Amino acid sequence: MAKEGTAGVAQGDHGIAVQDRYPDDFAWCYGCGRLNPAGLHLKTYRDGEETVTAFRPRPEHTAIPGFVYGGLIASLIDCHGTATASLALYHRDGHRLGDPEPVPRCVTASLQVDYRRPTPLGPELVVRGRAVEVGARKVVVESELYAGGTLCARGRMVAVLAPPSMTPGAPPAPAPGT
Ligand SMILES: CCCCCCCCCCCC(=O)SCCNC(=O)CCNC(=O)[C@H](O)C(C)(C)COP(=O)(O)OP(=O)(O)OC[C@H]1O[C@@H](n2cnc3c(N)ncnc32)[C@H](O)[C@@H]1OP(=O)(O)O
Repeated sequence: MAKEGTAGVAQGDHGIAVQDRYPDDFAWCYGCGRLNPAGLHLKTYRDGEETVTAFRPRPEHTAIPGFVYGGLIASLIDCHGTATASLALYHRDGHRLGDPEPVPRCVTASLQVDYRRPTPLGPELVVRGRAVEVGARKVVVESELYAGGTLCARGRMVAVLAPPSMTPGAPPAPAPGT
């Protein structure tokens, strides 16, 4: 049974976050890397057929006084989206969070954010997402960001399984078109 996290966010899979199960080499992302001491440490949980995360912006995340900087909103949608995509590939391959196999790492190929309303600085922000297309390496994720229950932004992204060339120490990938 899911337990409740911050803002009543249900944490399925025994409270294990997707980001807790990335391999160490892929756990340094500013938005969601658990090993980045200066990062935002976003955590994505399964909640039924969806995923959910919560984050409370700090005063330095101001756009204009009282409202959240849009780049932060994009970061939350971005990192929650890549985690949602990674979880979709993990599930497709027959795994569940808690299995010993690490969760595969997806990176952002494209990201669209629609800012529907100004996002107030103060309440915890909640992002809910879902994989709407799951291919061999490509996953399309849709998501919504809420502040105090009000929809403030929508996201749509294409995430792609990180190629071997992104592993630290790997030889550089050839430039596109070469
Ligand atoms: C130190 C390590 C850190 C790595 C870990 C970093 C984790 C950070 C996570 C947080 C999010 C980020 O900030 S990530 C950082 C920002 N993103 C990046 O730097 C990524 C830069 N781009 C790339 O490296 C590349 O373009 C990739 C990996 C995304 C895709 O290249 P590829 O591996 O050669 O794959 P490719 O064959 O081109 O595409 C695979 C499938 O995705 C589709 N696809 C590809 N790009 C797009 C696109 N822009 N829009 C729509 N669809 C696309 C293709 O049509 C294809 O679909 P189909 O034919 O299969 O249907």
